[in-house]
Amino acid sequence: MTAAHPLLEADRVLVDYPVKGWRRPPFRALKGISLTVGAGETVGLVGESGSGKTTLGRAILGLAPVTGGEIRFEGRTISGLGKRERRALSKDIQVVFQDPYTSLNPAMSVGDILTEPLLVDGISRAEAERRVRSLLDEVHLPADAARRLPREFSGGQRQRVAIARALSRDPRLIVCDEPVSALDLSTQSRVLDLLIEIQELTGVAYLFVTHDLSVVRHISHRVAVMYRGEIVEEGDAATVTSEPAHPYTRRLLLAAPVPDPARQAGRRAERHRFLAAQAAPDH
Ligand SMILES: Nc1ncnc2c1ncn2[C@@H]1O[C@H](COP(=O)(O)OP(=O)(O)OP(=O)(O)O)[C@@H](O)[C@H]1O
Repeated sequence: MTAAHPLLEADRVLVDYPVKGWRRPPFRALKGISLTVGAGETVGLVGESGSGKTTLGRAILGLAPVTGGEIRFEGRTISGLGKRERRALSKDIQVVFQDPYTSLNPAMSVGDILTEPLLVDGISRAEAERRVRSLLDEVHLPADAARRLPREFSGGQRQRVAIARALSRDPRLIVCDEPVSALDLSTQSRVLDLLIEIQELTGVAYLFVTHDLSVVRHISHRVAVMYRGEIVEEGDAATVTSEPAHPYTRRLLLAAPVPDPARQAGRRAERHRFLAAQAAPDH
């Protein structure tokens, strides 16, 4: 059975930021965005700086003011939730930020960083420690990483810790906000491959925010292109990134490096098979 609702639906979402100054009108950062993310799917959100990508991610996380339209998760409206309901939702919707240097508490060991959300859920310490070992294994970090502090790791390793933390409560959706932009190119592709591997294992969905079309092409099933607070083009990742319809997407594409097409085609075919399997009838 295909799910009755997409995992996530943004429905004509408006976000207005207040502007300081007497009688100055608010700044409309999102101008009626509609977008869906299915279970197990990766939707790349691409656009230049200031187009509103982060604002949409933040609106989904309840961190930006949704002033019109609504956001639904599994059919339930989640824009405008109170603090307590939002906290409960954080089990299902997690985030990985751009900067692995500031997103982890420098005073806490990696083990504590990963254990904390589990203890909040009421899981016993022994069970949480078992879960931490399996999370470290999932992100290909050694078990002794649990005893070390974030500063003892490279940028790529820290981002693996941030991914493990996001995964710790088995979320259905992770908002990835430029998670590889601070990393060098070879580390970027290893972290992207890790995210793909995790999705294949767990069926988690990603809303993947980036300004980089080559990154989005590597990881996404579908791509939405944002320009000045609107989605100007949306479709299958292969089509949008190789035959863009909108002049703005063509401009973005011209600025992106060309990847290995054979590898990309293989990856895409593999991922579409996975999605088709996800949509197969339940028993
Ligand atoms: N808290 C805020 N208050 C007022 N304006 C904001 C706020 N956050 C973002 N904006 C404005 O909203 C617009 C969209 O910003 P946003 O950060 O969502 O864009 P982006 O596409 O993610 O850009 P970047 O890639 O640089 O992060 C920009 O014009 C920005 O200046």
